Amino acid sequence: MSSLVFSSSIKPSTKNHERDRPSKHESSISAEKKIFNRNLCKSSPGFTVTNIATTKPSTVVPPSKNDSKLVAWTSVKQERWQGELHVQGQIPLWLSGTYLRNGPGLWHLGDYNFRHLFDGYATLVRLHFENGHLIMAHRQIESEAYKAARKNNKICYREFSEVPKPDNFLSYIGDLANLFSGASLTDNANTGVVKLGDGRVVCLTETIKGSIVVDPDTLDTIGKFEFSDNLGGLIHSAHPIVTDTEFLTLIPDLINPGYMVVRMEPGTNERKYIGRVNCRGGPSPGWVHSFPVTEHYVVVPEMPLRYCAQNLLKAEPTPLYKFQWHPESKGYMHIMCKASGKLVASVEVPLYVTFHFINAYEEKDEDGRVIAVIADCCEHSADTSILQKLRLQDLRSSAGQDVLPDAKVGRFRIPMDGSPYGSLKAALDPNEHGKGMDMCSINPNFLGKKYRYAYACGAQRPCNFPNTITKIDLVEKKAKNWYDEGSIPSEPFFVPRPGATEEDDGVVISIISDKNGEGYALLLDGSTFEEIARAKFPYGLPYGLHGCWVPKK
Ligand SMILES: CC(=O)/C=C/C=C(C)/C=C/C1=C(C)CCCC1(C)C
Ligand SMILES: CC(/C=C/C=O)=C\C=C\C=O
Ligand SMILES: [Fe+2]
Repeated sequence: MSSLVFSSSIKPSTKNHERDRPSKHESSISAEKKIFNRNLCKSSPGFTVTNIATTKPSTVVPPSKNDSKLVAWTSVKQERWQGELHVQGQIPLWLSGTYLRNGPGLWHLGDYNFRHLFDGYATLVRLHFENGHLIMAHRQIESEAYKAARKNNKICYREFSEVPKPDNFLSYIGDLANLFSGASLTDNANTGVVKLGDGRVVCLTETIKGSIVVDPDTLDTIGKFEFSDNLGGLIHSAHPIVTDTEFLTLIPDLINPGYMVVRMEPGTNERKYIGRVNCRGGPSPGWVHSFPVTEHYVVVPEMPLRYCAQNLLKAEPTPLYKFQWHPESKGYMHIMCKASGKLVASVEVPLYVTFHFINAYEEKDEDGRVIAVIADCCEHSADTSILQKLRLQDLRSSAGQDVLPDAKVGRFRIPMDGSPYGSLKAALDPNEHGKGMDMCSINPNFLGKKYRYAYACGAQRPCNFPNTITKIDLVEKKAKNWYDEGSIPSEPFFVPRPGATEEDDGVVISIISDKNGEGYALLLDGSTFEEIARAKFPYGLPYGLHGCWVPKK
């Protein structure tokens, strides 16, 4: 039982995990197990995981033909687990290090069920690769929001869509004050995880206070990542650009609509101001879940889906949560010089909706002058309904129905000659990837540079959520798709082979939830896109969002 441990007060719903326990190899990983077991001796949480799949839908939905046991949209079964997995196929020996994936994996408190995918308390998954072996672990991140929710059996902070119920009017007034000071905002770091240039590993969400340092070996929550500067702000992009030499992010200004562009050096906690972009339209800045960079520029998107102060104050979720769609305000793309902080281009572009930018690069003329910036994103047809499609009840009840709105690889071309307009076009025929597109990654060595390949989730219809792993070739304008009926793969994450000269020489890691309720880690060859290995988990895990790679020290 050494590699399969239940924490004392979280009750697994069945004993099947024991039956499914993977075979163990006593190997170089025993030291890891010791560390893990030592940590288990610490205090354990005082709440019980109940089955949320029994809740009745609040809206009438057509009966689904689907008899799937998929667990992607149900809470993680237990607080934590660690063990070595049995590997089918061959993990390349060069793949040495740790893949971490973060996501909102716990969507209920006692009898109370969260409604939106983005509300769940953060679940961190670890895949440690060494000498062809694979150790998996998962663990909840101990944010203040999570600890308070466990202690009080109710939500205590403002999550993506949920707001704590005011006990009475006076406490509500207090709550408003807390909203403006940021005290009532969540620190539930459930969106992504990054490795800073100095080696620290930080879990992130969109609230600045939700930046939490974790130990990539034990998954221990170490503590808050405190920014030591006076730049302020309550929210930032969920996807900073992180390299070995810098951390770049955008801080939206909700009072004087605009964005501050900031940079932090490895080894420091101090963000330094690079420049500011003022919004050109709307009452507030557009949502900046992510943004891209080129070698010399920061691309600042101003999406017509904008933060909304009134919706922030509402106790019940609105159709667009904390946002509002302002087509009359138009959409823009701004280009800032990273070295000087100067705005070098600002263009109106067609309306767009995106969570994730894929990459960007500079287009040059024959004399080497930059004539345009190309920025690619997963674009949801300027249709905000994608946010509603990520409601848990919809995800659970509409599996197998063709309700996923169309998406494409949206390619912006932002001219640098002072023209007022930029263009947005599909980079390849969206039918190549079933008109579904999100959760992208690239070879990190091509960040900000002209690139050819992107990895993402596409669609094999009918479906209600992206269900393929797709390799996009932006030169041939073709896609290769991995698909397993009824399965939901998480973001394909590309790890380049050390010393590789080809852009797609590496592996793609994804975590799959299958229709039998099981789950496994999947490795595809980046070049052929053939499966090279898979390793089954003791039980399926909830869907997760974004990951990072921590190479072996
Ligand atoms: C999981 C994911 O992709 C996004 C999470 C976003 C969150 C938690 C956003 C939280 C927010 C608040 C709690 C109040 C302020 C606005 C906003 C940043 C949307
Ligand atoms: C999972 C997702 C969109 C899927 C739709 O096609 C978006 C996730 C956003 C946050 O990271
Ligand atoms: Fe994201």
